[in-house]
Amino acid sequence: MSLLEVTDLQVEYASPRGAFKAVDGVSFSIERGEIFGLAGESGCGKSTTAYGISRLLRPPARLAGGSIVFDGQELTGMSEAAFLAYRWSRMSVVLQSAMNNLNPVMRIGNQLTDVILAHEPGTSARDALSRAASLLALVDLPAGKLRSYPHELSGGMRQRVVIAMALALRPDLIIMDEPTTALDVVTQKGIVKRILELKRELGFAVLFITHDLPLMLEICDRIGIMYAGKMAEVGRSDQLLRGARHPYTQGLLRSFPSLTGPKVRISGIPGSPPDLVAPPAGCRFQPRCAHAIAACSAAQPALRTDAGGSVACHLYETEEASHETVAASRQR
Ligand SMILES: Nc1ncnc2c1ncn2[C@@H]1O[C@H](COP(=O)(O)OP(=O)(O)OP(=O)(O)O)[C@@H](O)[C@H]1O
Repeated sequence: MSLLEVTDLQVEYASPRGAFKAVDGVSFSIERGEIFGLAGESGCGKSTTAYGISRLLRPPARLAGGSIVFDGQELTGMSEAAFLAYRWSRMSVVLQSAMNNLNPVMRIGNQLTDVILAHEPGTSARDALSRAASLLALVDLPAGKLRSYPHELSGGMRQRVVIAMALALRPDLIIMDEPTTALDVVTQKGIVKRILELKRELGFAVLFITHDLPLMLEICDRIGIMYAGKMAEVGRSDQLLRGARHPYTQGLLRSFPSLTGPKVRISGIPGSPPDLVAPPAGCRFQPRCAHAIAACSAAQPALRTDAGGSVACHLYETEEASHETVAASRQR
């Protein structure tokens, strides 16, 4: 059994132009100790998926369907009170803006001990403080920072505090949505390196969202590629690097320069994602796809799984077609 099994997740936003599904039938799973990435252009529904899983959706968003099973337990029908037992202790969240959400008038130490005491009320104040100091050490911050207020720390330090907080109750899954994006490149690298070391030490799984596809390919075990609210492809990072199958994934990969490979022209993907209030018929990527065939505007492709991963593309609906298209994509 996977740690997290998301099946046919649907999240709808109300808008003046009508309701639309920002996440429309998304399915994937995360294994224990795995780093699973979600990638795709801005607005494809990555954050909405993360918010749906961690129950952070607020109006105008609403969970419109699907199932989220965490460690064998269905979360969607669970009461808010019951879910509180999961938040922080089983599943925690680090958002891009989290470092700005620390309470500005509370010392870092008190904010960390609050998390511990709220979930483990039997803990003495002294033990909680000593655990808070160990948590800061995990993210390479000295215990002296327990007495600091958030404004006395740099952005990178504050984001480390947020990561320490997310680790406080040793969750099985940490959802990280652009955890380092607001920071400079050197600080980003340091924090990502520490997250990877901690993951190896503590064994938690990560749902990782970033726009930095090269970083994602480097650190994630598997990646789900989303397009216009749907899952286009899911595969192991090495499989996607060697031979991504969905034309959208291929386009995304061509949109980033390689630091080590030969010089190639960065071509990107012509056009832009569709209006989700009135998406195109059939495959949502079809208007931008250079390989579209008649079936693509007729019906939405289902996400099919085989040894190479999962792909939702009519080009791969027969065994034969899949071999031909993979071969063609490798030659390009
Ligand atoms: N509060 C909101 N109200 C209405 N629509 C929203 C809201 N938040 C997001 N959306 C819409 O939902 C869709 C998915 O947005 P989401 O933020 O999940 O995408 P994303 O892939 O995480 O994008 P980014 O990479 O820019 O963070 C987009 O069309 C977005 O405009």
